Amino acid sequence: MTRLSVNINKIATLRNSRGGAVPSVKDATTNCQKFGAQGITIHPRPDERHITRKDVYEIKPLITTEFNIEGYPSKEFLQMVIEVRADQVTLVPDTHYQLTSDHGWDTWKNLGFLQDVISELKENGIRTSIFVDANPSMIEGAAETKTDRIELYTEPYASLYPINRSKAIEPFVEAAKVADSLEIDVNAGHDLSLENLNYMFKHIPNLKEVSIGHALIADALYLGLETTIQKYLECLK
Ligand SMILES: CC(=O)[C@@H](O)[C@H](O)COP(=O)(O)O
Ligand SMILES: NCC(=O)COP(=O)(O)O
Repeated sequence: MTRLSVNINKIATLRNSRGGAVPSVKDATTNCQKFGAQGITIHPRPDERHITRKDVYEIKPLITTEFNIEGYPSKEFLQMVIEVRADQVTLVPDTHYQLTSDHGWDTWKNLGFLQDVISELKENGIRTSIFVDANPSMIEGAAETKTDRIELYTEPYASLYPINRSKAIEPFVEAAKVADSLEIDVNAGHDLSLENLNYMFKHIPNLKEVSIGHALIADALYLGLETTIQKYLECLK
């Protein structure tokens, strides 16, 4: 079974654009789960461009599925995710100023750092995931960190999919096989959509979870959140 974790960053983007509390991130958390989401993902960035630290603490009590928090493992980030007892933490190598996440970790260059972070998170009962490109060597490096999972960065798949879907999926099928051989579970995310999700699901049998935000929230502007979540769940059957 592949779980759908809805990333609600963009609900917070819209809310912050007017400086008030509408749309409510708390209501979105409750309703996404009511409509069938099997997890909630957030990425509290240091500049709080969307999800704020306050959101993180307010969302936690509303989680009835799984809480996946993504971010760069700074001391403040680690303290926060341990305090709120996230179910899963996805480590992302983003700098403060990136428009969005656009690459995975160099797991070999950052091996010692990642090993320490993974060990601290696991000591606190948190499942770990490392954001990586679909590169077998980086997955082998991830295995050395003893992480529970990797998250495959899927923008390269999404951008090539409309041009050549079989070429687009190839590196991800190979990456998932390498992860499986190393007994690491596989998540995926970034730019997944109603257009490309089912093809990925059908070609990666060991795909544990997809986290989807930008396209899903954009779809919901036209279809509504409940219908949209149902449509994404249909792509995972
Ligand atoms: C890690 C990843 O690929 C996305 O979840 C990323 O967190 C999206 O961040 P923005 O919503 O800030 O673009
Ligand atoms: N980890 C990917 C995620 O949470 C959402 O990415 P996107 O769907 O907003 O591109």
